[in-house]
Amino acid sequence: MDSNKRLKTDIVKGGHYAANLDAEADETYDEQFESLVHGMLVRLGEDPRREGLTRTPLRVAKAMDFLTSGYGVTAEEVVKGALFEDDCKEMVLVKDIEFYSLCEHHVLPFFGRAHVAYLPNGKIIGLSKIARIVDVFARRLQVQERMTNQIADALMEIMNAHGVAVVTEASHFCMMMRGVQKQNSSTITSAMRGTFERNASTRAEFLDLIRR
Ligand SMILES: Nc1nc2c(ncn2[C@@H]2O[C@H](COP(=O)(O)OP(=O)(O)OP(=O)(O)O)[C@@H](O)[C@H]2O)c(=O)[nH]1
Ligand SMILES: [Zn+2]
Repeated sequence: MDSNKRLKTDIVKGGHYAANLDAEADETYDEQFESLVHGMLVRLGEDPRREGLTRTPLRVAKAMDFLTSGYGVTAEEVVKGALFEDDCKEMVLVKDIEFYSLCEHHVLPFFGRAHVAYLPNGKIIGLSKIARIVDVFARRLQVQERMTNQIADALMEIMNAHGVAVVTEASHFCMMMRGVQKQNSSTITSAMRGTFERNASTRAEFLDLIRR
């Protein structure tokens, strides 16, 4: 559907898609999705015709499209051409990249920060592209471990880097709002590739930098 494509394109560009879509608020966005949300509202005992809920199926369809927009794009596509030849040999680290994802078990948010480092091998990458790669994999139904690994593998492949290190720290709503109901736990997962995997002092330098 055209509106779907436009939404995904705007999201990929980090654009303010909401303004665009609000102009179309009275139109159907995704009939099938909206009908599922309508059914869910009925199942919850709600009246989908009451004022506050009439546009809710439309809003949920749009929100879910945004939150899963990572399916519509690859890491290579968001990097585009932002790779630059450079003989820098030292570690490049972008830390505290906030992300929001959805756990695949309960479709509830998990969110936190990602720290991503690489050891260049003849080229460097536009720094914002590292954050965009994080979003490509966060905006899907995920488990934190897989998301962390996917970010590391994508960067390793795109850059042919000597090494990549990714650490993510997250809180999971499915452990907070429901289930075990633990409000203060956080989960840390890591993925070490190349030199970061082989060399303890390189790994230690990375871990020290992200702790500061
Ligand atoms: N490893 C991993 N587990 C996750 C992640 N997100 C949610 N989970 C867990 O997925 C598990 C699903 O377990 P189930 O026993 O099938 O589901 P459940 O009955 O809803 O489990 P509870 O959350 O313990 O109530 C839970 O232990 C969640 O905490 C994640 O990113 N990584
Ligand atoms: Zn969950």
